[in-house]
Amino acid sequence: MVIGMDRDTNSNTRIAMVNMHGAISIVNAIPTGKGSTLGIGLGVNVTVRMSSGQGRIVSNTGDVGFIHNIIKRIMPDDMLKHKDIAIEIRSRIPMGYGLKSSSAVSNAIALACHRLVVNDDNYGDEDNHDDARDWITARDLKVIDAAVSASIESRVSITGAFDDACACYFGGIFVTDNHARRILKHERVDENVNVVILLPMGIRRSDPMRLRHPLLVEHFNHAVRLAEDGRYWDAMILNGVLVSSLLSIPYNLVLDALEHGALAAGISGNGPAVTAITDSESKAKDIAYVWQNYGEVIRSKASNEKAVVSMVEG
Ligand SMILES: Nc1ncnc2c1ncn2[C@@H]1O[C@H](COP(=O)(O)OP(=O)(O)OP(=O)(O)O)[C@@H](O)[C@H]1O
Ligand SMILES: O=C(O)C1=C[C@@H](O)[C@@H](O)[C@H](O)C1
Repeated sequence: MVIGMDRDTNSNTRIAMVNMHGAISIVNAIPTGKGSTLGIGLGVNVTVRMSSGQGRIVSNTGDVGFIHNIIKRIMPDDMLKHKDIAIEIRSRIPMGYGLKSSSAVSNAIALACHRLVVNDDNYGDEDNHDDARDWITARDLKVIDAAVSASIESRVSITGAFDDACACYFGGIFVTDNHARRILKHERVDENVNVVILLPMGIRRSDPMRLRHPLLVEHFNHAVRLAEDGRYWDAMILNGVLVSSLLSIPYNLVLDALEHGALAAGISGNGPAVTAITDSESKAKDIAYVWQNYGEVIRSKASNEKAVVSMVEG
């Protein structure tokens, strides 16, 4: 429920809705500034309603400071002060597990607000071409930039997590330089790839700055090079060994998946989610079966789907 604002009684109300997918890590960017990610099917749906008002921003969930920070980067001040904004977030991505929930939500809020600000019926027409999924427009990057800058300023991320934001927004596989906000590589992924995710019970998140241990930075650099060479699964395995040792996430969980035939397995983001990749439905089932002893298991697929924004009738 949206608290504090009437719904749709105002004929000036305009509503934008966004579907944005989530992602998992191939290589964590915190140690080196460069990261790699893979888009998955699990996603979020965000609705933003804009009506005449006095600059109030309300949301059914989440941190209003962070949300406000995103919106102010998209909406000009003189527009915002005459509007009320109500945000409704519905997410299938578990929060606080390293599964890019914050990137998916912040991208989605930024995109919905941008759609409302631009107010152009032809908005996003370039996405309707056959090869549109491979298109990355200046508009897309502007939206991502707002979400990434807000996430640094609000201390939701350390590097801005541009790698996470790109995979959520565009789908497919990315290798990025987060500090330069530069895409180093983008490739479509085979959508038959199964992604198995474990949310392990009883494991707390450690300080992600531990990932910057000087003795292991060169090994993270090597993982980035593997990803840049297209050896994504090797990169993911190496990242998993490094992240699990630095953040004290039991490696036996990762090993279980590899022993049951995963092409790759590792830790997503700053954990504690453990992820496994396989091209076989039956191996995905085997991995899910062993992992259910350790916590909740979620099954998904790799995704190349770009975010979609649409205007909704009030
Ligand atoms: N579903 C959500 N609804 C509202 N706000 C969210 C949601 N998910 C994330 N956020 C915002 O992002 C912040 C960080 O979320 P979280 O720790 O889940 O990040 P994450 O994306 O899972 O982590 P990682 O960056 O390691 O992948 C939250 O404190 C909240 O402000
Ligand atoms: O806070 C950050 O900058 C990051 C957090 C994790 O999601 C990482 O996976 C990502 O590469 C960078």
